Order: sequence, then C-alpha cells, then structure tokens
Amino acid sequence: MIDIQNVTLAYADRVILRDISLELSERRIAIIGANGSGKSSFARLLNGLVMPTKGDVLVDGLNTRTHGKDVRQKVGFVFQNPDNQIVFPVVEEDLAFGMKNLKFSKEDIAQKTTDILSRYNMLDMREHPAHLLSGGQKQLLAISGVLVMEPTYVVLDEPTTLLDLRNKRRITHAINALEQTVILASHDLDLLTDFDRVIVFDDGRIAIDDVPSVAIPHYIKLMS
Ligand SMILES: Nc1ncnc2c1ncn2[C@@H]1O[C@H](COP(=O)(O)OP(=O)(O)OP(=O)(O)O)[C@@H](O)[C@H]1O
Repeated sequence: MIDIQNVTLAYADRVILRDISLELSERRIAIIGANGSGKSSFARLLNGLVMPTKGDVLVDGLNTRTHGKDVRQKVGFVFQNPDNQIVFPVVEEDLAFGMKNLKFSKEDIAQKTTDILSRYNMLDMREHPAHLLSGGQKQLLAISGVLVMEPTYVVLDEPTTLLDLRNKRRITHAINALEQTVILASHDLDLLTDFDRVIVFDDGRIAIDDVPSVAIPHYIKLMS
C-alpha cells in the first residue's frame, strides 16, 4: 500500500497540494484534474522523485525521505515523454541499464530482455537504435524498462498524451494487462473506465475520490 500522510507540496511559496491524506491500495487508481492541478507532482511524490514539503509518503511502510532507493525499486515510473526515459542508443542496452544497476546476472538480463520484447511484439527490434522507434514503440520500450526491474507498483504520468489513436490503444492495452498495481495520471478519460478508483485534484485538494462511474461525470461537470 502507498500511504500519503498529510502531504503538502509547495514550489517556493506556491502551494500545489494541500494537506493530502490517502491510502492507495486498489489495483487500478487514476489521478485526474485540470492542467496544472498537480497530477504530475503527485505522481512524482509516490516514488520519491519529489519530496513533500510537509508530511510523508510511505510505500509498503518505507518512507520516501529515508528509503529512496528501495522505494524507487518498488515504484516504477513511466514519464509522459519516453525520450526523457530512454537513455541508451540501442533498445537492448536501454533495457539492460536498470537491470545492471540492480546487479541482475547476464543470463537473467538476456532472458528478461527477450521476455519483455516478445510480450510487446518488439523482439526483432532488440538491436535497433531506440531513436528510430515509433512514438508508441518508444513508450512501450519505456514501460518495458520499468517492468524488467520488477516493481510492485507502476506509476504512469500521462503516458498516452503524445500518441496517435492506434498507439494510444496499444499502450492502453499494455496498461490494462499489467499485473502490477497501477497508478495513472491522465487527461484521457477513456483509459480509466475499468479502473477501481478515480481521484480528482482541484486547486491543490481532492475534489472527488470515487469509482469511475461516479467520479468521471463529477469531473466533467467540474470542468464545464
Ligand atoms: N519543479 C517545479 N518548480 C516550480 N513549479 C513547478 C515545478 N513542477 C511543477 N510546477 C508547477 O506546479 C503546478 C502543478 O504542476 P503539475 O505538472 O504537477 O500539474 P499537472 O496537473 O500534472 O499539469 P498538466 O495536466 O498540465 O500536466 C504547475 O503550475 C507547474 O507549473
């Protein structure tokens, strides 16, 4: 479980999130809200990319302030733009990077690389330059790079925003098929209909926290 305890987040003197307390335990949780409402900032709090100004974030009991490395291993993070996530020029090198850091054996790295690339029908791209992949393939590579590190939670920050409809469908399918707990920040309401819980941020606070069939219509009303 991810436990958010009385978290306030401010950049300089501008408060983005105000005294938020939440227990995230469902398998599929969505975070929605207007532009600038703090979705990305909230997502980044969950794996210690951003620290709360006040309060604490605990991941399976580990505080992001004191156990950053362990937390980042438990909570994989997928950025909106895969170009920010893909750091090595060749697909298999990029996948190997995180696993090498975790001291996985060579054989294990090779096997996990094969498994994840076949899962996404990208096995023949193993030795491809990453920058030549399509937008959808890049996002799948970014997701793959997170999954091979075997996280318990996967946080995705607007992973479909830059994609065309076909690639959006591929990523949606990939997200729906994840066995991990998923926490997804998104503007894309189509993605969220099968989720367990939708949390709506508005002006630094939680405006709605409910199942999609209740939360989404409320959100649409709030935005109109
Ligand atoms: N590192 C930072 N330093 C200062 N201000 C920041 C920083 N990161 C975000 N902000 C500001 O905090 C506010 C919330 O940003 P955030 O990206 O979390 O919102 P969001 O809901 O994800 O927005 P969007 O839907 O546009 O992606 C914005 O006004 C943004 O400009």
